[in-house]
Amino acid sequence: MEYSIEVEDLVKKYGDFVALDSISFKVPKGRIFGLLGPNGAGKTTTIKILTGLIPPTSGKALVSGLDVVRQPQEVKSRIGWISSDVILDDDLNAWENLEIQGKLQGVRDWKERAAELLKYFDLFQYAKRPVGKYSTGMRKKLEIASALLHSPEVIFMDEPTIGLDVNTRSMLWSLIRTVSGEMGVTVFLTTHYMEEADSLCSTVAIITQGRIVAMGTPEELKSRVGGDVVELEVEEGFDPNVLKNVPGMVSVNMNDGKVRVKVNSADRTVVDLLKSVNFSKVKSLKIEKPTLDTVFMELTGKKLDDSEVDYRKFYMTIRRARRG
Ligand SMILES: Nc1ncnc2c1ncn2[C@@H]1O[C@H](COP(=O)(O)OP(=O)(O)OP(=O)(O)O)[C@@H](O)[C@H]1O
Repeated sequence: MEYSIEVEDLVKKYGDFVALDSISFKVPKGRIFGLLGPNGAGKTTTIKILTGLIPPTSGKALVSGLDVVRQPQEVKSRIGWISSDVILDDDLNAWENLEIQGKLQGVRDWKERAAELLKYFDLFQYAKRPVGKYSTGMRKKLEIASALLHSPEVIFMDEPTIGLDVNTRSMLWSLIRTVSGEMGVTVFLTTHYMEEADSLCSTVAIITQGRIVAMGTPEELKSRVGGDVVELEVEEGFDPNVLKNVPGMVSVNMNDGKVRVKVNSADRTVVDLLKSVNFSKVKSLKIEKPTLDTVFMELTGKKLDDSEVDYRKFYMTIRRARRG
């Protein structure tokens, strides 16, 4: 398999503080890889090393087959980077912003490429409008177009949907899928959002305190925490013991008129389960599948929720969007 990113035993220390503690992973070409973790986990540090902005303390990192320490300029020419630090000039229009980007990146045919991307992202008709007058969704599209101008092999996105409303977020998700699926660009993104990692990424690495504690497809990660739960709301007099011999059963607990049955796979077990109970005593049935939230909880003992969103970054994004 061909890999766009190969990281081996990467360590980053800031003084005595270990921000990255020997992380390793590989990202196959054309896939979407997500680094999921709370504030301070080491996500931005990883992106900064992979984009050649800061050196690692030790370990190896190749991007597009190039060593990020020995060939940082070549790496920069092969990658695009979208983060809250990358700023579009609000006083300029889309075309002028792309011209600057094209010249900075030394893209000779920038005009053709810019026109192609503006059309692709439905911005062509707004190309002469100052970017300060764009909606948040339009800005996001232009940021992606700008990062793709020099046809990079890999695009890095540091928390790309932070602070976005639900519609803009889902628009951006479908753009990210397009960038990977139709354009064949490898996407490396960091996120706080479980649903984002779950819905977009072919591989997710869960990072906390500088360590990768789990990695796999979202499905693999979810299946690690053990099966589904079938919850039955039952009438008085229901005997939970009748469930104990159902194939695929892991455990049965009854509390407050609710029986929680943990099974390997609800899809396979639910019919057998229903056959073994007295229907007249069952009021309702609910199936719960594990989520990446469950995985994070099991691995770290903590909940990764929105309260951990970095509001510094969030407000920076909002200020930028409002400027002009
Ligand atoms: N230049 C620096 N000097 C000292 N410590 C740093 C520096 N940059 C980052 N750190 C620390 O390293 C750890 C990892 O930071 P990093 O920014 O990589 O985390 P993150 O997962 O991206 O979190 P966030 O979502 O808050 O950006 C944090 O504890 C942070 O305080």
